[in-house]
Amino acid sequence: MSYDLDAARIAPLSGDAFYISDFISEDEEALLMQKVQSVPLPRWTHLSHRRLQTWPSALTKSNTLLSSPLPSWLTNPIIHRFKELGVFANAPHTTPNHVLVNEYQPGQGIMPHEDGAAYYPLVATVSLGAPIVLDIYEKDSHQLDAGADDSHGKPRFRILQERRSLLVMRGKLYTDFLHGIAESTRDEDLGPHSICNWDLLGEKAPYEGGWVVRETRTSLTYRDVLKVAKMGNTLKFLGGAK
Ligand SMILES: O=C(O)CCC(=O)C(=O)O
Ligand SMILES: [Fe+2]
Repeated sequence: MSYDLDAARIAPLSGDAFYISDFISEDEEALLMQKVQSVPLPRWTHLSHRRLQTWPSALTKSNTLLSSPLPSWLTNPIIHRFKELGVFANAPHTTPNHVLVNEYQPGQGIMPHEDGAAYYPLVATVSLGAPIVLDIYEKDSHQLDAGADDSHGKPRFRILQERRSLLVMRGKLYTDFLHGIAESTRDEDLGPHSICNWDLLGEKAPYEGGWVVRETRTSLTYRDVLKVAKMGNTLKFLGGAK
């Protein structure tokens, strides 16, 4: 990874996570939010605790992406900036080919999970609209601590993602840990003792009281899907031409 990204290392996460505040400008954020909101309603998948857009399309059952360009609003300026920083330089396609857009209302979240083997083990997340805390759990301790009531153990790390920031997670953090977002209306117990990227925050003042109220937060999560079928092969997938 390039020098600039090295300066953004989240030290306690030993080279597997990077955080850059102010990765996009306020104007860029506003434009992205407008684009997210202006897609036709059927583009959204409604889940019980968030809603989601999948670009350019959902993977097939065999975790294959049917090759298709990402829309330009997801490419420019974000993927151009990834290239400057070398974010996906070591990924097989050297650039992301898939983006999930997640929207969380206050009280919504995502259960601890791993993103899995369909992707090269690197995810780059741009946050829009409001801050949120991402909790990181060790896989094993999570299993040990999880009770029959489906509760989760204490997070091993907590990352505060400001609006307009970039978070990159890769390597062991991707493969050996789970990540999730609490279904909460406030993020609490904030401070240098609990937030592992505290020193890298663009602005600490809003969190120095120790908590922040949730507002609607949108994430753009960029990944490289390993298996890609070129359009020439698409008919085979659809059960058409031999
Ligand atoms: O919204 C986020 O930052 C996390 C989303 C996530 O974990 C996922 O889409 O797999
Ligand atoms: Fe995830």
